[in-house]
Amino acid sequence: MKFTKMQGCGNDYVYVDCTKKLIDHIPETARKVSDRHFGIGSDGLILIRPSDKADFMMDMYNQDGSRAQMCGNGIRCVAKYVYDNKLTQKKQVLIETLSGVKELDLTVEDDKVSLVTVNMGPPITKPSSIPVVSEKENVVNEPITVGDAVYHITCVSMGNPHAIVFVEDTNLVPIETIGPLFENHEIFPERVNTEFVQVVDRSHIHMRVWERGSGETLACGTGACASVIACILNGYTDKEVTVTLLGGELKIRYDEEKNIVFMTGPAKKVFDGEIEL
Ligand SMILES: N[C@H](CCC[C@H](N)C(=O)O)C(=O)O
Repeated sequence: MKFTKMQGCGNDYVYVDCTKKLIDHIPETARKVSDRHFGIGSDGLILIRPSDKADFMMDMYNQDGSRAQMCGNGIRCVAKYVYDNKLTQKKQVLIETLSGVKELDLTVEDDKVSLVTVNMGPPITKPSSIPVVSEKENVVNEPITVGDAVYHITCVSMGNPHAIVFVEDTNLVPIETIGPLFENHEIFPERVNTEFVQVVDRSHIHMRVWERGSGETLACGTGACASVIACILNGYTDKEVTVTLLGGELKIRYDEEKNIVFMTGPAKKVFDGEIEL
């Protein structure tokens, strides 16, 4: 199978052009190629497929083979892939996902995409739509017992579920221990991506993430958007925020009037390859 390895802020995936032919055994293939010792090594697998609703469709699978509705770092790389490989000449590309069609604006330098702005759509805070089990109208700064401690979470969906926890210092989070406990907590019927956020000032946060189905990654685009919405809901930041992640930086802007989140960030190709499956 031919593939292209790409990354957005260090959140790396194996990309396969399925515009002409779909691969089979997809979840098993995602697990195989993602393995950092026996496979290619990645946070998951992203298939670029045809769409009758948009220019292309992004079909995204986590490292454990689970399918996700949306991937912010991934969709920027999909846009770079289709433009750089001349599958489109458009600099405004529509990409279908399991959480709707997203509109992307491409910045091109020397005929290659370097930066992408994504209209990520509206943030969702209704518990049943996230989903999270709660009697409340929305989950903002609510207590939850995880392991032997009580944390306060704010839940936001960007098409996929996120729980945001505010911390003093992201470097001190025992993420390998508590990440899986949040991910598999009973109040999240579809599991959850958990972001740990340190507010630097009203326009800058640090974020680490334990991703559903992939563990700690160096960045999470949907998580960065969800984190900024959580900051706004808790009154910690303004509406334009730089998110510093382990793997790089994302610019997030919440347009309150349109109720839309915009994410701007890099997309990079690492290498092309071929693997015997
Ligand atoms: N693990 C996520 C999908 C990948 C999201 C992330 N890599 C991003 O950039 O948004 C989920 O299961 O919802």
